[in-house]
Amino acid sequence: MGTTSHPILLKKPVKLACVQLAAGADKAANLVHAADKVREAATSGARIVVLPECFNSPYGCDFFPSYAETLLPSPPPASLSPSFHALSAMARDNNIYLIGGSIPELATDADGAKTYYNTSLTFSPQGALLATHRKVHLFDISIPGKITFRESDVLSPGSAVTIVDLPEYGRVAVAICYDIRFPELAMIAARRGCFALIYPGAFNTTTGPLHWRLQGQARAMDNQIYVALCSPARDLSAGYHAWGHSLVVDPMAQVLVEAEEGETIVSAELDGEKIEEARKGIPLRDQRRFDVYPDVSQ
Ligand SMILES: NC(=O)CCC(=O)C(=O)O
Repeated sequence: MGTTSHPILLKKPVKLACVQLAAGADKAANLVHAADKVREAATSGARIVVLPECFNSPYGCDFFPSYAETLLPSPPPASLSPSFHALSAMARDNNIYLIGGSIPELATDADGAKTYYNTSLTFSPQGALLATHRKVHLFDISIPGKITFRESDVLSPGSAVTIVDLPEYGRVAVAICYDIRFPELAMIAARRGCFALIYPGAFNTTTGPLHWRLQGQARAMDNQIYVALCSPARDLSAGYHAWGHSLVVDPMAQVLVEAEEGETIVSAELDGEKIEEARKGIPLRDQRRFDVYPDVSQ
């Protein structure tokens, strides 16, 4: 089986930073603090900066409605979404692409019925909204004696794979936390030419040690592209204890950098040559047998 030539996925090297943010109950204070940390990441040379899942609130079903913001029509007035405007300013002021973690979103239909989503916004260096991802797979699990969580008690799922074009660099996919457990979504994004899979997330202290890094490495290994996972810092006074351990994995599934549990920024240089090298050495794309498994060929 011969090898085919493939397009360059990452046009030039870029530094990506994950801000493992400490957030409390005060949304306005969280936004100011996030802006400080994003500036710190940008000052260190990062041009793609990632914030965690639910970066401006505590994480938990009880908090989603009270912290939710209205994002549509876009751009929403600042009174309906202070986070939208804060994120846009962070991106513009620092001349970066900002994967704005996620926030709870409120959508109200014409009859006044309310729907909540867990939503990630990505902004350009000019502060323009590039993409919106509503978490597709809701975090509903029950591990007796350890953790029960049911996002679906409050949230509704999104229904789209989100691929964002960052014109200077190439494409990335954005998905949220539990979405990483579904390799189909990652594979579709990789097949559509993404150079990185970016997951704002908030794993917990039960599943985090078992699966967080493993999932990151698995998605990188399967797809031979970069993976970034960005968690909130752990807060033992909160009801939900985030795992932390934000990390970046390379296309050979090596962990380039990994945080501990406290507030910090981790960053890594992404290089398109590394993708090409991994794919040349192990040419999965040319060896795939969709004739044998056509039902996963989308
Ligand atoms: N916020 C989440 O989706 C948590 C996912 C998680 O902890 C897992 O084990 O999966």
